[in-house]
Amino acid sequence: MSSRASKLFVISGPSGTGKGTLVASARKRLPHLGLTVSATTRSPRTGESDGKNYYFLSEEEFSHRVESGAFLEWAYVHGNRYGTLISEVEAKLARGHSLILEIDVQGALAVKERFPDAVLVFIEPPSLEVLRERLSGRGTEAAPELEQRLSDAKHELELACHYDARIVNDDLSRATDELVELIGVYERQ
Ligand SMILES: Nc1nc2c(ncn2[C@@H]2O[C@H](COP(=O)(O)OP(=O)(O)O)[C@@H](O)[C@H]2O)c(=O)[nH]1
Ligand SMILES: Nc1ncnc2c1ncn2[C@@H]1O[C@H](COP(=O)(O)OP(=O)(O)O)[C@@H](O)[C@H]1O
Repeated sequence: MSSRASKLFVISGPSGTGKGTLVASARKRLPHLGLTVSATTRSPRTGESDGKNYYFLSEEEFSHRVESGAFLEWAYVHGNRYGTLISEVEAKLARGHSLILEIDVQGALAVKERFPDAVLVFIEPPSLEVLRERLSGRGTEAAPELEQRLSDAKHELELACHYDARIVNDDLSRATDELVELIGVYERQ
């Protein structure tokens, strides 16, 4: 029998650093890991669907949920609002499995305050040049949004010192090994 504790893992990093890709790759090897679906006011990208990638809300709907106390945390990121719903975390933690929250640095610090045992993992790009290539290669943002995300990245990278662990997403398979190993170590503690 494995003795695995359920833990909260918070994954952050600049836009385009590969958080989504890396988390999906790690979850193939750790299928017990849950993933919360956040709410956001940004528009869906091609291929994204409501309730799967995000709960896509209007400004009014988002404000209503803020007022009704539905969020564990929420923040403005790259000019839009994003938030973690308490209902998502509670329902998924109740299953007794570890959970990944892919949220920004403001959200990560708020979660750590509420759950001091949460493990904060920061995903770094190999360089700002590679970050630009990945973000433009993804092709999901128009030029002004892309520049805003790259400019925000510099500030986000300065906050990596607040995290429990940092992983450079250079080679995907190597970075996946590192993330899988790290999750295993914390789950065995
Ligand atoms: N605080 C907070 N940040 C979030 C949440 N959901 C997503 N984010 C962050 O919002 C930022 C933008 O996410 P997204 O628009 O999907 O773009 P991407 O990071 O380029 O894939 C990322 O840093 C996410 O980690 C949330 O629930 N709360
Ligand atoms: N290790 C990697 N090497 C090369 N390209 C990568 C790597 N990780 C992710 N990518 C690519 O970079 C782009 C951004 O990745 P994504 O997971 O969307 O980033 P994020 O979720 O951090 O915004 C995608 O096109 C993805 O395929």
